[in-house]
Amino acid sequence: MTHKTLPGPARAIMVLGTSSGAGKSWLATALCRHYSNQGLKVAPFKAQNMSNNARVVATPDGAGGEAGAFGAWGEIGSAQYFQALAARAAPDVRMNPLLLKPEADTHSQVVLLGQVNNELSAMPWRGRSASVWPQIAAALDELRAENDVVVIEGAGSPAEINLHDSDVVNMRVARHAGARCLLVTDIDRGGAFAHLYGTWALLPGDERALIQGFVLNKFRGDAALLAPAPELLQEKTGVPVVATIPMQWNHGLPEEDGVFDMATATAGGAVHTRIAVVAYPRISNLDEFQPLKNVPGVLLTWARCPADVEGADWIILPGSKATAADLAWLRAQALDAAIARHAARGGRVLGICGGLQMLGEALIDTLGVDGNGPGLGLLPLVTSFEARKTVRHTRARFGEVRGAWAALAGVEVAGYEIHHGQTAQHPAMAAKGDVARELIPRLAWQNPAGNVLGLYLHGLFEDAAVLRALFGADAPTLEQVFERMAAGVGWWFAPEALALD
Ligand SMILES: NC(=O)CC[C@H](N)C(=O)O
Repeated sequence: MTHKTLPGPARAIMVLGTSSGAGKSWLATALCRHYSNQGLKVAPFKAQNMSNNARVVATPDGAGGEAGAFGAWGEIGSAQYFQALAARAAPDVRMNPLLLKPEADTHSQVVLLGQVNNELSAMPWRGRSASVWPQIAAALDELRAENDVVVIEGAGSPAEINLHDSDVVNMRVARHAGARCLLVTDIDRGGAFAHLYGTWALLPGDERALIQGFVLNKFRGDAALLAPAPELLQEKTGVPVVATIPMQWNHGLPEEDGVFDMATATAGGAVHTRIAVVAYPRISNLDEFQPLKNVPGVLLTWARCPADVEGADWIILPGSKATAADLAWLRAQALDAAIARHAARGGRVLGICGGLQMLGEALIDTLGVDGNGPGLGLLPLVTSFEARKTVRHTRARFGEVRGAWAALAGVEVAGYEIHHGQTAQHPAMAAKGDVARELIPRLAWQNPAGNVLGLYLHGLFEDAAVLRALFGADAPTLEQVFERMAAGVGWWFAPEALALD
């Protein structure tokens, strides 16, 4: 690992956006690798995420601690996890101190410094932000003390003037760190210059002064046609356009919200495996499927109705932040019958975490954690929800796997777990001999026919051994993706825009 080389607290570079989806996460990730390639010690930071795409990382005290020791692990948003990998840093909970995981339209589970916090989950929005600022600032200060550069990502737009007073994620962070800010906009949508100018104009003077460059992202066409807009914008604001980044359809990095573009869902080659991933409203950890999108011959699609699973070779039920509610949604779409037909024909079904729980007989929730309900009945299992959340890295080996998933037999996998539910054989069914084959103790099961597989481990397809076993193929690694991004930074940015003083 790199050692700190610059004196004093880290230089702070912040990526702000004129809207969600402008490309902040992508650019922050690229900058993490760009500065790391200069031999600098780099850490990512985003004060607050709202996402059900979470990763399991070390807590500062538990950093380097024993895998599986309860309390040594915590959750952060996936984007900062990938940015840490790009920065060649060990991801830890301080990189995203506040994570809001939506469970319903008006309710989120609040995760502070990696751990679920029930008091904050029950608090109204405005009071909450005031109360968490000290922890956010402390996390940022620690990262600045330990690193040469902290690459900070903002959220949404910094010009939400209705939220300015309760801001803990955009300009308050920028002011606290004295960050050099880049404001990025999605030019493909149109209105980019108005977005840049309007965002800048709505900020108070001291905050405007922190904006040092505008970035035009997702540009298609002839760059010469942009003139004289960048010059006119600079006349009005004093801020130069420091980069124009072309549209990249298949950049290889999981999308922040995990929803991939179906138009680019195959890496090429004749399609041999069609995989439909059921996209329920509270789908979680779906960025774990990105590597499948990169396997030649695999076509990955989202399924929201029975027609979407027609002709699929595999149906995947992914993780869910609200298993019972998402299962009710799935039934309302008549997907339950479509999945049952597919399974009865011998088609492959894979349930991960919340998806595994749905495949069982029943969901039991005596504590009001998730919800009750009958399962899909494809595995004779029962899930009970506990107040305590299991959050850990896990390495395990598949036992004897039969049938359609037999290629996984004996394969060792590294993954991560994030769940309240605990799953076991249905006692009365087991007494009559109806048992699921347990492939990894308490973590993975299959039906006797072998085509229905459920497991608690996320991250299966990020494991090269699993891809090789299932497809005989390797997908491009994240390392290649990060290097391509850093090379892009070298081409598209005016070098002085990223120089550190
Ligand atoms: N990651 C998941 O899919 C979680 C499933 C379920 N909501 C639980 O907490 O047990």
